[in-house]
This record gives sequence, C-alpha cells and structure tokens, in this order.
Amino acid sequence: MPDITRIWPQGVQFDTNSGIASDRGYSCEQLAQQYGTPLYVMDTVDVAERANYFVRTVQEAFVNATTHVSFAGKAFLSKEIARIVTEQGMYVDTCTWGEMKIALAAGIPGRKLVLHGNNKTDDEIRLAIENDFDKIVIDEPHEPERIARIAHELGKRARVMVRVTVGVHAGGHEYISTAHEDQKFGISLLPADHSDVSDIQSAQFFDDVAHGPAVHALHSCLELSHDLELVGIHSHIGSQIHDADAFIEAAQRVMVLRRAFYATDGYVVPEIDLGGGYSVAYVEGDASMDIRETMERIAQAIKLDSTRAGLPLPIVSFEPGRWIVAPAGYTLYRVGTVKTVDLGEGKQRVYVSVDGGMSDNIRPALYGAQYTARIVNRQGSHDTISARIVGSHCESGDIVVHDIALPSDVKRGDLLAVPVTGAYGRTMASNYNQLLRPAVVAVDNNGTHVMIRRETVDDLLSLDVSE
Ligand SMILES: Cc1ncc(COP(=O)(O)O)c(C=O)c1O
Ligand SMILES: N[C@@H](CCCC[NH3+])C(=O)O
Repeated sequence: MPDITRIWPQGVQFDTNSGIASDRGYSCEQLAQQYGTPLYVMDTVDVAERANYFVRTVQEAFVNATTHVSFAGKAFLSKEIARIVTEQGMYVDTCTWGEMKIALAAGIPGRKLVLHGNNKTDDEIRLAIENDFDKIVIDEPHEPERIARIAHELGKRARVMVRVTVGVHAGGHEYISTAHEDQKFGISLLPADHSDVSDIQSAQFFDDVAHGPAVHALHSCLELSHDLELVGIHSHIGSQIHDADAFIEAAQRVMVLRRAFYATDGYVVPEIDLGGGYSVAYVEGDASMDIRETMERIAQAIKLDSTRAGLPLPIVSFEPGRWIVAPAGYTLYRVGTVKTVDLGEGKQRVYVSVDGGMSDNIRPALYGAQYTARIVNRQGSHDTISARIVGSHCESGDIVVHDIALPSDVKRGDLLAVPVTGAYGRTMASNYNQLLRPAVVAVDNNGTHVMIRRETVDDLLSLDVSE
C-alpha cells in the first residue's frame, strides 16, 4: 500500500549527510545533467503500484459487484503510462481527439476506453464508435440523437452513459468543482421547479428525480435502443476532494436516479460510474484521500440501496486521475537569479527564479495551488530565509511556490525539486513566452529513459508556416 501521506515517490530518498536526492538509485543531479531542466520525472514503479492498489482496493470493497477503474488521461497521458495503468487492470478515460489518439496509439483496445466531453465533435464520436469504446458519456440532452445517428451510419450500437449533475458541492476550487448546477457539465438530476426537501431518501425527492432532466435523458437513450445501448449513469463531482461524505452522498443520489428510472421505464441501469476526484497531499501534513475507507463506505451505501429496492447490484466504476499519478511525479528546476526584496518594516523576501514556471505548472496561478520544494543537489545551510520561488515568464503571477523557507545560502546553479507535479503539470503545460515544454523522464528499477521528449525551437518554428 502506498504511503498516502508521502509527497515524494516511494523511490525517492534524501541522503541525510549530503542532502542529495536520488530516485531508485539515480541522483536527481545526474538526471538533470543528462536530460536538462526543467524536467518532469515520473517514477513509473510508483504509478504501477498506485494503479494496482486502487484497482485491488475497489475490488475488495465491492466483493459481490463487478468493478471497473478507468485512469483519467487528462491528469497525465503518454503511451507508456496508458500501457502501465492498463497492465494493472485499468481502463483509460479520454475526452478529446488527442487523448483518444494517444490511447489508441498505445495499443489500448477500444473496449478498454471511455469517451467524455461536454462538446464532443462528430469525428470524436465516430472514432469512439468505430473502435468499440466501452462507454461514451452523454453530457447534454441532444447528444443521444447525435450519437445514435453516427452509430446508425456506422452500422454499430454505441454503449452510452448519461452524466448527471447530482447537486453535491465539493472540490478544491470553484474551477474544479463539477456537480453543482451552475456549470457546463452533465444533465441535472432534479427539475428546475424541484421541491426543497433535503432528505434524499424521501418520497418527495424520489418523485422530483423521476420528473427530472436526467430521467428524461435516460429515457431518450432507451427510445434509441436500436443504435444505443444504455449502460450506465455517470457522476463526477469535482477534483482534489478531501471529504469522503461528498462521494457517499453522490453515490446515494445516483442510486435514487437508478431506482426512479426503474420506476418510470422498468429498466435496470446496469452500471454506475462515480468519476474521479480523490485528493492527494501536496505539502507535508496535507490530507490525502484514504481510498480503502472511502470505497468501503461507498460500497455499503450502494449495497443498502440495492437491497432496499430489491434491485441487483450495479457494476460500479471509478475514474481517478490525480490520485494515480500526482505523487509519482516531481519537477526539477535549475535556480537562476536570487534577488532580495525589501518589504518594509525590516522584512525581506528572497525571490528565487527557476528555469520554468507557469508554463510547466499553471496550477498555482490558476487555482492558487500550494506546493513545496527543496534543494536536492547539496545540503543547504541550516538557517533559512523566507523565499518565493518564481518562474521565468513575463508575468508577476508566475509563481511556483508562494511562500517557503529555503536554506539561506540558496544560489544560482542549485537544483530544486518540486514534488507532486505528476498530475495536471505536463498536460496543462503551455508555450507561454515560447518556453519549450520540458521532457518527461521515466525512472524505474531498471534505469531511466525519456517518455516524452523536450520540445525544441524547431518544434516552435515548424508551426510558424509564414514565409
Ligand atoms: C469526468 C472526469 N473523470 C475523472 C476526472 C479525474 O479527476 P481527478 O484527477 O481529480 O481524479 C475528471 C477531472 O476532474 C473528470 O472531469
Ligand atoms: N486540472 C485540474 C483538475 C480538473 C480536472 C478535470 N476535470 C487540476 O489541476 O487540479
């Protein structure tokens, strides 16, 4: 079982005398010199172990039910990672043409792939159906007809789920919270004129759900059953969620919908997918989701509901992204300018500039996300200074770590490592200021290799086709 309080990959060790960090025996300085900086490092043994642990934990919690776990490729995707997680029994969840193409290029069969998206193109839907994707997740009321039309043209039957906004408010930041009503994803569980009952087990709540847009969308899928196979109900309530109660509540609401739809249409929806969103620790002392406890509680809630309703247990699915890869990755930066700024009243802050920034990690700027860092090429002095680690972009919000105590002798040329950048770092990276997206290097027990190569200026120039 991975140590969920740890913010470094299991393979990373710090020599207490020299201060030098190594990952599975390879020193970080060696990695930086061989592959350059900034550098994303992914401990792929850690990824496999975390994926394996998640899949096993879900299977053990849901002893009598079939379970599926998909890896949310938006967190991090490469052909190698797609293969590593599928070898551990996972499916891969994609939501764009590019993600689908990478998963398919990795050789993952369509029956192990899921397609999401609030604005899917016809081409994406066609590619999913041609490749027999396990599920296409419907996100809006007109989509059943569009998918059915394309399936009909292809002479195939598309397997579909309906994504429901269950009305549970959770998630680390407004931008990553997805189950409240005022946002773009999914179809509402409740009608606009629903009553105010808070007891989700009440007859009134059941009645509201039975008259809601989600039941209507499920019904549309059944009406198109020549071209669509209705396989499930989907709910994803947000990301970086610490509160297990939110998942239990979401599961219970999905189960009410399953019952309500059985009452209105006599159809037992075979599968429910509860999405991703399980939190990880970003800095020492942060909370991280205890998957075992959460899964056991969800399993209990689902079992109770099915037994009460006299319905068979559904297949239960999950879509973790961050939990699988975030703590398995870290970023190495080389320190450049070190500048002391007077804040008045005798206070100072030291701005430590590194050779990357918001282009390789947008999360601090976008969500105010907190990270930590440490010097990994030597033992710094014991006395510390109050520092802010910043990037190289022309933007004052280009902050890597907002506020951190660093050894007071931090200097140009030091190697700095920022942990927990394995999720939503590389996949949200940009070329702002024409910085080159860093390489991703894999470290395992057999060696190190480039998983995704560093961009070059030739890459940038090749896009600029004007004479
Ligand atoms: C539909 C869906 N599934 C899964 C995920 C993965 O979320 P996380 O990386 O927080 O586990 C997301 C992202 O929030 C998502 O939108
Ligand atoms: N990109 C976000 C999470 C959003 C997940 C996608 N629905 C993050 O870095 O935390």
